[in-house]
Amino acid sequence: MIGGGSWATALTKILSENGARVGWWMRNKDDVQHLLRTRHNPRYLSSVAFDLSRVFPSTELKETVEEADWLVLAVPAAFVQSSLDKLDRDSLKNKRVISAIKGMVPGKNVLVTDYVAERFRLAHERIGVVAGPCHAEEVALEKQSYLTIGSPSLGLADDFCHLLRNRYVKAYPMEDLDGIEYFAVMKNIIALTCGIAHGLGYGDNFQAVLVSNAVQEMRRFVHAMNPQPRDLSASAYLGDLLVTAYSQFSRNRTFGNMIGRGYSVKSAQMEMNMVAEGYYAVKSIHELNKKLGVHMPITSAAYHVLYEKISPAVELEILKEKFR
Ligand SMILES: NC(=O)C1=CN([C@@H]2O[C@H](COP(=O)(O)OP(=O)(O)OC[C@H]3O[C@@H](n4cnc5c(N)ncnc54)[C@H](OP(=O)(O)O)[C@@H]3O)[C@@H](O)[C@H]2O)C=CC1
Ligand SMILES: O=C(CO)COP(=O)(O)O
Repeated sequence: MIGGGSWATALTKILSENGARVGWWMRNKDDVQHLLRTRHNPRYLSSVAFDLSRVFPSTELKETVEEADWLVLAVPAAFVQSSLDKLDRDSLKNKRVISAIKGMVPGKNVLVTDYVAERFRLAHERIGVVAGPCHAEEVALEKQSYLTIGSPSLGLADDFCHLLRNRYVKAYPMEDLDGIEYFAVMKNIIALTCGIAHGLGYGDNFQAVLVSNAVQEMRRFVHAMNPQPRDLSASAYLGDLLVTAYSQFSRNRTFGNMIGRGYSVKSAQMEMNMVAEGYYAVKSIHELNKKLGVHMPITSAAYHVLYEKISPAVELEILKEKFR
């Protein structure tokens, strides 16, 4: 497991309690020491107690990776390059890689799975993604959750589903990789915009229309990037959009809400202590769309607010005229 935040903590809980031995890399020495001393990750899902006969926290990336059959990436997308930069190009040979990241590599504007495939010369058949509506906080509370593993290799997806399934987690394989990943990137932008609207005082009536229009925007973009038939009402797509747009636990919605209430980007980021992927995703998708020219009013509005300092109230006034 690569990453020490909420999602890495939740996935380590699921996998280790199912009997897997999990080498767990995180960047912070103090957090590793705390885990080894107390069995708890001090700053994320700190109520979860780990069985240290199956969970092996470490700051040594190479050793952790060397010993693993599977590599699960769970750092925010902005840190995926720096987190993996000590690894040689061949170090993931013979491993299977799962990205639990819902973001794109900033600057490069590529999907995390494409970045990993290129950087480590891995076939996409050795790579999968974790998708579906699932907040780490609810995993800690053992609330019933559903995950989808997307991969061009249904065998790989199915094998990882087996590692995840337990009393409160159901997991299903799916063949779509790019579509799931693009959709997960975009739903963060939509949830962030829902937060902005809420922060400005818009109500549930407006949010329902925003989300409905968002589905159309996402369908247009995902189809332009990767045209193939897919049922966007599946929980890996629509479910993830809904949970992120409506949940009290959503980082993206919380961040947007602060922006709507008048916080600057910097102050909202400082107050959150967690990462809202949507902030970075807006820039990546906006830049990618310069070539595609897909009609994306919600993403454009979010870009104007977050990167061009246009007032959220003004942008939402313009946006609301575009909805039906
Ligand atoms: N949380 C959730 O419920 C879910 C999250 N995801 C996805 O999982 C991924 C990880 O997010 P999540 O676990 O929520 O993250 P969190 O917001 O919980 O934690 C942030 C993480 O980022 C690390 N970090 C912050 N700054 C840096 C830096 N400069 N360099 C390296 N690492 C840094 C933090 O490390 P440190 O503590 O040392 O600062 C911490 O591990 C995201 O792509 C997210 O979309 C997907 C599904 C559910
Ligand atoms: O992807 C998620 C839930 O499925 C997490 O979303 P947030 O990062 O907005 O909390």
